[in-house]
Amino acid sequence: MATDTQRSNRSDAAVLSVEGLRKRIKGKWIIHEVSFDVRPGEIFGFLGPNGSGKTTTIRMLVDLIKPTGGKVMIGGYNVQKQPEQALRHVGCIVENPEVYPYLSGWENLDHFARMQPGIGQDRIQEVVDIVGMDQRIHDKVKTYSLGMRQRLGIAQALLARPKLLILDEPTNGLDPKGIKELREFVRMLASQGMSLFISSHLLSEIQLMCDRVAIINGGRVLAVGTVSELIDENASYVLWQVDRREQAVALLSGLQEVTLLGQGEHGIEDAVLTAIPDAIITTVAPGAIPGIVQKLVAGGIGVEAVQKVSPTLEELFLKLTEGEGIV
Ligand SMILES: Nc1ncnc2c1ncn2[C@@H]1O[C@H](COP(=O)(O)OP(=O)(O)OP(=O)(O)O)[C@@H](O)[C@H]1O
Repeated sequence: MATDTQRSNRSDAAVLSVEGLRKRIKGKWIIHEVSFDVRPGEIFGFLGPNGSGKTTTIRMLVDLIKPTGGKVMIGGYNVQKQPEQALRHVGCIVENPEVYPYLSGWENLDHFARMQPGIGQDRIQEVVDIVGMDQRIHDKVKTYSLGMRQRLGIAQALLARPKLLILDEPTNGLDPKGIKELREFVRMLASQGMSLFISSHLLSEIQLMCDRVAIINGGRVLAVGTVSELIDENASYVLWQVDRREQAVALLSGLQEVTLLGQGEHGIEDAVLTAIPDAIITTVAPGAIPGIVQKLVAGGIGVEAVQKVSPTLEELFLKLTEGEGIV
């Protein structure tokens, strides 16, 4: 258990710290007590289905709308009380970035650079290099693919050297190649010490990209942690292959540390089940497998295979967002 001192040290070190954030719109609570921290150099995924409250939360993070309650701190400044200081080091792309299609990419960047003090042509060239657009930057934006427009948006957000970059659904509309490029690019930015906050409803992509994730649904954060922490915390299934199936089922059903599962009560893929035909599927209390094997053997049952199957993030997400076993 973290002590209060450890907890407060952690949130002091956080680039973005969200505490008890709430929002009521037209008498209806949209966001309930949302809390999480994003640390320096971390890629943080904000995952939830459509309508779960991601965009509303992001809007409060960057002072586009006011929270009904709670607090957002960025770089040690309170976003609601000191927005200018807090948002000085934040780049954010919510929805489609505003660009002028009849200007070139460079002219667009130049236009935005002029609105911010201390950003010269050298910095424009740097961000163009970072997003890998050197070849096309002098072409008109209307000739760009969606992926290139997004990169231009990111280049624009990077102009002021943000410590935190917030991207709302950046993979929307990208093809698999574009998604892979975005992933590599996001990792490269994080390796240089930038923190990234990325919202998405596409889990498999985020699983490959993020150091930690928060899962949000119905305006509530249901879980926060590394992908492996979340998967470990949530019971794995165990598949048992034995020589005397009926006796084994009878024995297992009498054990407190075991829950037998029937068809449709687990999310195990058919491919896994085919690998162990006639498997008995259970959940098992942590650390209980060796003792159970001994009991089976003592009962005269031969254990041919025991396989632990952990949920993927996708399965975990479905389990959490369907309201079973909120952690
Ligand atoms: N101005 C508003 N008035 C009424 N309801 C709103 C308003 N803004 C958001 N909502 C509702 O709040 C909920 C969360 O919306 P939000 O846009 O934050 O979700 P999201 O997770 O970003 O989803 P999506 O990926 O579909 O944009 C939705 O049910 C939405 O209908």
